[in-house]
Amino acid sequence: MAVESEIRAERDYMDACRAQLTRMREEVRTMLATGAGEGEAVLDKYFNHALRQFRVQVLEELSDIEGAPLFFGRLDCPPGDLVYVGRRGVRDGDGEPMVIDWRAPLARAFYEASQQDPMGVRVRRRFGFDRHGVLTAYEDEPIDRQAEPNGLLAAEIERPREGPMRDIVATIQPEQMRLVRAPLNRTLCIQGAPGTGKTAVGLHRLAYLLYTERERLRRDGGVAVIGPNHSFLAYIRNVLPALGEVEVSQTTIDELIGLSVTAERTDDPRVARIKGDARMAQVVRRHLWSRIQPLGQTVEVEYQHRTWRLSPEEIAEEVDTVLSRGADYGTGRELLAQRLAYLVLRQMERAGNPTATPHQLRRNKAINRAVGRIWPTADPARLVFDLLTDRTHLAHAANGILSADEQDAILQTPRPRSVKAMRWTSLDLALLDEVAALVERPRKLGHVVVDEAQDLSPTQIRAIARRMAGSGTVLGDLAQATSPSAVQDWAEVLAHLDQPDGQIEELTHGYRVPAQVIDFAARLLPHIAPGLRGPASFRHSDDALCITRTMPGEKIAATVTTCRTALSKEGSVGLIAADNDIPQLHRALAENGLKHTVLGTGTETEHLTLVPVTLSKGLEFDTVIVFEPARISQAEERGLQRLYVALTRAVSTLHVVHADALPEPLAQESVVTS
Ligand SMILES: Nc1ncnc2c1ncn2[C@@H]1O[C@H](COP(=O)(O)OP(=O)(O)OP(=O)(O)O)[C@@H](O)[C@H]1O
Repeated sequence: MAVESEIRAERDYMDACRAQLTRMREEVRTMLATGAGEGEAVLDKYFNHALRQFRVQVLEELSDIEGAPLFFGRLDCPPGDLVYVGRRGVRDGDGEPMVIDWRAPLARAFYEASQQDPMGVRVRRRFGFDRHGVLTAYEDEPIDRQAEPNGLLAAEIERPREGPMRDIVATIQPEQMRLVRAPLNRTLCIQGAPGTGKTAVGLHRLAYLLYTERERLRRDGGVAVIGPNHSFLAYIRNVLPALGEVEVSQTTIDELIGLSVTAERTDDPRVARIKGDARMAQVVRRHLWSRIQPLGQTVEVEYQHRTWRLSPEEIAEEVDTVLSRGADYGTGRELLAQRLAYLVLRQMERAGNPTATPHQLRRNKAINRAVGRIWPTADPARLVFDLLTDRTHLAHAANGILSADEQDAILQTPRPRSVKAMRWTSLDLALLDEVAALVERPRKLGHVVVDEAQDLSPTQIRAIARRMAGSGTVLGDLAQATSPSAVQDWAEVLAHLDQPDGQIEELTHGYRVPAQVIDFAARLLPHIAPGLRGPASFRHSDDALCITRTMPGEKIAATVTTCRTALSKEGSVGLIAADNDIPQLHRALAENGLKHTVLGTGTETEHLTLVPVTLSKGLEFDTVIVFEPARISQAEERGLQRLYVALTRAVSTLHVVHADALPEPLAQESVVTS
């Protein structure tokens, strides 16, 4: 049959492309092994090193990702050109393109050609694949006609979910592609309801920017993705490598800024609101600079049996000069030491006896001792420790900035015995970073993608801003903000990022959650984010939502049964519960022989994952079972927001199991109960 022979021909072409990719890889490998193209002279060694590094990276980029087809689309462009579009470019032995990279200018037509603007395309072909990546179908779309609903897109969206996140290059939608391809020089804040593809867009945007602006981004310090926790980072870790991008650092905010300390506890909500507030930056700054003290005595510098004297007035004048320059704390300190050395040198010159060099005097003990007392070295941990645990220090630094009540709230009592004994919070780390950056500017990044940014405090956003050499892509959903110290809106985020030209965009179509489930979860929106609406869902099915009310003594058994039933079907299963309920559910699942992974405790290998609700952000499972919504909503100040996150993780089905009454907005009228 024509279709079958066509599919066979396309598979053959795929095989030919794979063979060429293997050849390309082998060529680079051989060049690496033989050092082809490398010079021999010593002077060439930096060039050789750079060339080798480059080749190693190309080799990684050319690696074949198992199960990821080399192309997913084809453009039929008259008079007779066929252009295949894939995850990376493949060339034949003569250097002719066999597949073009989805980010290449020519590939734009694959996403954008329409009846109104055919862009030289006659037919767009999309390919379908089985779960092993074997080409099994295609769908042709003549561009000169009104677009029909896209069956392969629907199939991709409906696909039962399993394992980590995958790339969406084959089916990126126009509203998403516009953001992926937005120019590098402008920061984007992308608001979007759950499942609208924010994470997907952020990652694909990074891959796109690396393709179009790789050298500039590298020169500016590279790129990074910042996510909320390691479970989330593990979930997205395969997307960029599958797109050939292996050089992207993926990190949490704590890792990005947490010098030598880690966060071991969380602040209570009132404390968090104050500590995360941008006013704390002023408090920290004042605390640091207040350490600069006049010396009040003459400094005697001995050099080769003679003594040179610097009066307190002369020294004070030098301190004022340095302060007026507005240098960093650390630079200022060095500058002061140099200026004191010059003062001595000038005295020597006046005495006609300049026996020392500026460098020698700079290292003089008396000068160093004096600088140490006037302008002490700053250890960020020590400084923030003093600020948060010593009432006098805090009062001095926060006077006129924080009220007495606010100072009381953040003062840590009893005072830990030492800096080492201090148990830091994430928000403390941002304060440490504030100090560290005043001493020495941190390393910059060419572009950052910040996911789940709705939870960041102003101080954390400032920490990111300090590392941005250029622009960023900020993703989030204000309705999912669970952190008490979080910013209020995207305009505030742009202000703290110091990106006044940044643009706020919105994604409105949902690709994850079925309409029935999103409608149920959206009942919470008037209570948690009155200005926001749920997405228009692409997914519809009548039995996507199931609510089971049980007697209190039966809810665990009912949950186990629901898990067992869900496991008999295709796709991943996530059982989401309040963090405090995880141990009892873990025991119950184990006692009933249901193999599962507890999220956050190791590698996720089982079909069933038991998810502490505080780790559920950004994740998705084919079937989600939410255990006792009321216990989730009551566990924290923004418990309803947390519940909204939990209810919007499902791709096919959401089961709610409860014995306690549902939180009021969900209880309004019964939905589907069993
Ligand atoms: N154009 C698309 N084609 C196919 N699948 C898509 C598309 N856009 C998004 N998806 C899929 O929809 C799901 C949700 O995407 P993603 O996680 O990026 O959403 P999100 O807006 O970040 O959600 P959340 O707010 O819950 O973190 C993912 O499985 C993603 O692969």
